[in-house]
Amino acid sequence: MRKIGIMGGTFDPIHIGHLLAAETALEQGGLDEVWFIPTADPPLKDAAPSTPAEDRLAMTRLAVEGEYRFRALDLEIRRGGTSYSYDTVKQLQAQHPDCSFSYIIGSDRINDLPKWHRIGELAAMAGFIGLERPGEKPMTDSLPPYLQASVQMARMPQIGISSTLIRERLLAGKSIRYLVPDPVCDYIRRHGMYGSTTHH
Ligand SMILES: Nc1ncnc2c1ncn2[C@@H]1O[C@H](COP(=O)(O)OP(=O)(O)OP(=O)(O)O)[C@@H](O)[C@H]1O
Ligand SMILES: O=C(O)c1ccc[n+]([C@@H]2O[C@H](COP(=O)([O-])O)[C@@H](O)[C@H]2O)c1
Repeated sequence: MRKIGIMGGTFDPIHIGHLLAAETALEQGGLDEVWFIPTADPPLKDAAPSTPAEDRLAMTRLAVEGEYRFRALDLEIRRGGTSYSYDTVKQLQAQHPDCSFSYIIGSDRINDLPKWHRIGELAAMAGFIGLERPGEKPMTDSLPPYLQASVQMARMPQIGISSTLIRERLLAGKSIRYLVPDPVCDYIRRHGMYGSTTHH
């Protein structure tokens, strides 16, 4: 069995917090690969992403290029609609019977787990690897026991970066250098995304 980590996210845009979370999960979860899957519509976010899926996918591809254990998949974007992780794992299991899957999630998402679609069935199909985010203490203790058992916490240097912060910095004309990989930074500037200008 190959062990695959699923790094799901809106990735609007992808940043180094996502990449370090994936690297940490790879190392501490003993994974063979991490597959990055940008969502179509994220299930628990208030609004659909304002950035077109093609751009979020393109930036995700740029972020993982050069790391042979990382891949970007367009499966949720192709499926369209609300991107339930249950549907994604079902689809991946059918396509890759030689692989086992773990979901990589930040602590903000761990606290939300009981609200996920068909969470009981999802937890029976895939484990979760959790990463702590600053200011977001994972409350694994308050999860139902079957979920506590399926979340494995990994330790990474905490990174106080979010996609929201990147978007806010761009809108304010501030630098995002070193917060996102250089090719992603170039893509954002080239396409004038998030209100950015072309100068660095
Ligand atoms: N800095 C970080 N450290 C650890 N995990 C993170 C970090 N940023 C995001 N994640 C995790 O990555 C996954 C995808 O996150 P998402 O694409 O929603 O990014 P975000 O930065 O939280 O976005 P936004 O600010 O737009 O809500 C989630 O499981 C989230 O918890
Ligand atoms: O399946 C669900 O109900 C569900 C609820 C919330 C989040 N998720 C997944 O968790 C990942 C991170 O979500 P988000 O909102 O932080 O981008 C992404 O892959 C979502 O599809 C999944």
